Amino acid sequence: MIRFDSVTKTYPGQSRPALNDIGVEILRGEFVFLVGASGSGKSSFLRLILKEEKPSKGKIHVLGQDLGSISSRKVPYFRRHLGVVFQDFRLLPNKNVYENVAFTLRVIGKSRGFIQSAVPETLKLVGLDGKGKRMPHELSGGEQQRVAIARAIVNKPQILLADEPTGNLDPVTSAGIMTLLERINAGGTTVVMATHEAGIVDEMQRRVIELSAGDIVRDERSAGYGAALREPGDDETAEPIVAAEPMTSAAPKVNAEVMREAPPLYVEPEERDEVTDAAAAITAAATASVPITRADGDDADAEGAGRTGTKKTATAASPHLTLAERLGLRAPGGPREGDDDQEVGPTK
Ligand SMILES: Nc1ncnc2c1ncn2[C@@H]1O[C@H](COP(=O)(O)OP(=O)(O)OP(=O)(O)O)[C@@H](O)[C@H]1O
Repeated sequence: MIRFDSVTKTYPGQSRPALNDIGVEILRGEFVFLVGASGSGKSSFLRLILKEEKPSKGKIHVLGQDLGSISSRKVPYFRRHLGVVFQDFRLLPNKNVYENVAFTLRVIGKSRGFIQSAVPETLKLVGLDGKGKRMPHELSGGEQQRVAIARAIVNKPQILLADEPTGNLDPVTSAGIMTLLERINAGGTTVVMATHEAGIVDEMQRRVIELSAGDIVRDERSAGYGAALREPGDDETAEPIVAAEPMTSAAPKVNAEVMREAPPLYVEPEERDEVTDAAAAITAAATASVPITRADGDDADAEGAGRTGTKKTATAASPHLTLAERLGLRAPGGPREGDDDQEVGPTK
């Protein structure tokens, strides 16, 4: 799905390469964390996949295509298969939520009918049902990131690239975003996420590719953040994202067994679709169920805690449920007809 063959990237005017003779393959459906110190090459890695940058040496294949052979004219078509999410959301400030998500579809010439069904469905999937008319500044940080994710997945990309998607969010809101990315991945979309969040990586135990000064120094199937990357005293900090209860209560630990058991979430929605209704409800519940106490003692919902720099503490943990239970994936009556159809990230 994504293959780097001896890829070196040296930016103009730099003596040291940002990526140095990288060879790696990411398979369809994987969830991969890219970790490494600041400047180790994570964003460069993602930009190369997007063909925003060209390798100085080596070859990159994405979705079976040699990126070196895609002409500039065809790059926008290639990018339709990729969704991208950034740390700073990058929403259009003068457009409402609906228009932010519809915008790309309009640009690529999707029909009005397609847009009118795809946008509300996607907003529902990310837990923003009914918020289409809000302007970005009227949303919490977590909600803004959900809009950005909706925009990234509305055209059903096969690959979702996320560069520090939780970097501006507090731990509980981050957990809600990770639950959403997990579900998108469970629907078949390959996810590659660059992050500094040790807690998230430790909690999710997915494939970890660690970069150090442009070299891959670790590539493990199911791993944590890595001792070498932790700042001194990290383990003792007051608000570690994985510190068991807050992270666990907002986004239950997802292990391979749970993921295997979970049927694809992104079935084609119907007018009243139990699975998508449950998904939207649980998306909200994944964060909102954890009461947050503001420094001044008021309760606030978890999404409201998403604004950068807001100091909040998660309290009471909800009873432990499996991910499948929390996502409403164990619908009465077993698997639904059509569950093989994935709305996001076709793997066919
Ligand atoms: N456009 C550019 N021009 C010149 N040098 C660049 C450019 N972009 C990145 N670099 C350099 O390439 C190296 C890798 O940067 P990159 O942004 O890929 O690292 P990163 O791991 O994503 O860092 P961070 O975690 O801080 O985002 C750094 O030394 C950086 O200064």
